[in-house]
Amino acid sequence: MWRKTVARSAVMAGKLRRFSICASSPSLIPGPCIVHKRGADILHDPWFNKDTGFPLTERDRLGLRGLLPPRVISFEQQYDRFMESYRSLEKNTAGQSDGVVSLAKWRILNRLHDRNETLYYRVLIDNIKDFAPIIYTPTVGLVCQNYSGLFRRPRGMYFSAKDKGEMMSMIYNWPAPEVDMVVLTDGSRILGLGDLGVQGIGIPIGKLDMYVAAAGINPQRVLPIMLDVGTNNEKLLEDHLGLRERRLEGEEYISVVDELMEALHARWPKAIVQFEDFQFKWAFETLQRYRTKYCMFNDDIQGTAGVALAGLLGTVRAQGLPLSDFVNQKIVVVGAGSAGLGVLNMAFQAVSRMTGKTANPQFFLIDKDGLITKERNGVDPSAAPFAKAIGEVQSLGLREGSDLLEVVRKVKPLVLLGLSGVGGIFNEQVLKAMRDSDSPKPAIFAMSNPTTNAECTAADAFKHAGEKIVFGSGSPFQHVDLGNGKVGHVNQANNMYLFPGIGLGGLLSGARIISDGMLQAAAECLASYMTEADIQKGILYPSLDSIRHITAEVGAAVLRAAVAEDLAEGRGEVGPKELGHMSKVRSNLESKAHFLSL
Ligand SMILES: NC(=O)c1ccc[n+]([C@@H]2O[C@H](COP(=O)([O-])OP(=O)(O)OC[C@H]3O[C@@H](n4cnc5c(N)ncnc54)[C@H](O)[C@@H]3O)[C@@H](O)[C@H]2O)c1
Ligand SMILES: O=C(O)C[C@H](O)C(=O)O
Ligand SMILES: [Mg+2]
Repeated sequence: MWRKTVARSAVMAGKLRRFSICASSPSLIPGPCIVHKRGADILHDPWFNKDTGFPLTERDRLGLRGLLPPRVISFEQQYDRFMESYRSLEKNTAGQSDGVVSLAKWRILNRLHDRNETLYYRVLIDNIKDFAPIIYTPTVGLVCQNYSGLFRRPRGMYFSAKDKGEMMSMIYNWPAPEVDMVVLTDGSRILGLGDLGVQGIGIPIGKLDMYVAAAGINPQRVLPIMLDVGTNNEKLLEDHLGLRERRLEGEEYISVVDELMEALHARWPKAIVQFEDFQFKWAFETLQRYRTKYCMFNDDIQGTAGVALAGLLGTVRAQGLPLSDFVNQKIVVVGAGSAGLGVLNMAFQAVSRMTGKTANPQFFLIDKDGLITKERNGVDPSAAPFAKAIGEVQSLGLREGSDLLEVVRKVKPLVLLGLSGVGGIFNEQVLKAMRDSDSPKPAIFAMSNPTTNAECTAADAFKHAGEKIVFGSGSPFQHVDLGNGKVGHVNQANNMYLFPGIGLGGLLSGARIISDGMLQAAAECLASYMTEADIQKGILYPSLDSIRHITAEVGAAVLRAAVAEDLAEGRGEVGPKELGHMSKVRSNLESKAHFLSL
């Protein structure tokens, strides 16, 4: 009889205990979890499998006796064994190319992910600084490029253009009853690598790993989704695991995304959907279409903007200037796509809040055709507000379409920020021109990913633009040895510092939507996180080792903003009233004024 009783599983209890989020933030742990599986089915299920870690009592209870070697290996021993094999892989591959080594590391981590998620997330959380470059940028880019060859087991859900009309029933094929976070891509702009079609699934998987590691989201409640609407990548059209058809366009495309969003909302109305790596033409359109209807955000537009704004404000602080001086700074943004325009949108909003009037700051925008002015024909409506008046640029000796070097030479900006996806575009000449910046401590942000697409390397930036610069890059670089014991600090200016906290705050508040106010709160929280002493050393963002702490702080800031805007509907037993009360207590304790209200 006891066999039939669906007992509360010690497996899950142990597993979930380990995923309670940082001490300072509330837990997302659901009630007791029931394992319906028995025997080999458990061993083949990475959510429940403990490998040789099942104690004898559980082996009896779960029908595992005889299916495992007799010795019980503790979780700690399994952990040590895994780390040992990881370290020996590092030793054995020393001297081989970076790509080969990174892929080998990804494979060993991925095998563990596929087999035993409890152990996988434990090693990931404990070693996030070492493992983030493998499961996230830059290696995840290489993994996506080679996905069809690397494919062993599916992960997440795959919807295709062929599933039209079926999505509402397909969504029930997902085995977990509850989903909190969805990361959705159509694979059309994977990092700076372009259209990778179905192979782009690696990005939602990597982002959700960061949700588990940084925000403590229950790994059984995350769902990576690939919406395969075809690909325009000629090479993939010849052979890959996705549809071998050109991408859907226009109404056909949008109706497929509509259907998927409706299906997701019908089954999990409180889940948050993060749009990721959609090409420009759909990124803004889908954001506008869904942001007031569903609880969703676009990470490339909105997450990136907050991280960049924190970096820009940090740069102002690093000059020893008051934050209010941000409105006077000259900033050149290279790349007028989803990310670049997202950054400018948020920076303009910050200037408007600081000055109390419509902003016309000295921000310059460059795309593949050069400086964007009001004379540009066919400028995209989302870029139009940032096009410079022709008189203004002429007074600097510039014109419509001036090239990057010319703009840097004439503008002498405080900040040069790249979100172009073009590797090496901040070449020696451009970097040397930054030496003539009006500021003695200019900043260079080479934010494009992966490493090969970064606008410049950290070493080149310090070498050509001078040792005093502040430097940030989207993908990690080693700190730069400047000689005489001096080190050029490398910041990882990546949206990973915000999206987990945005999702966490959204979930815990049970917000109906993700509002501008919630995103602003996230950015301000990150911007005010670093101490003056760190900022003076050019350190603008916390170390990755602190990702859980910053994420909890960002999550709390987002939650408070949701409450303040009356968007919080509560979660589980914590209703909107209680949230409001908790938030008031916290706000009274924190007499700190809003960072940007000044
Ligand atoms: N660090 C981060 O957190 C982060 C976040 C989002 C995006 N990104 C990176 O930013 C890059 C761009 O992403 P996106 O979504 O904005 O792409 P996008 O395709 O929407 O935009 C790319 C923009 O770059 C411009 N561009 C292309 N070639 C150029 C050139 N030679 N000179 C100047 N501009 C040029 C294009 O005209 C376009 O405006 C990608 O590499 C992505 O990985 C980084
Ligand atoms: O994925 C990343 O590392 C950041 C960003 O979302 C990107 O598209 O490059
Ligand atoms: Mg992205």
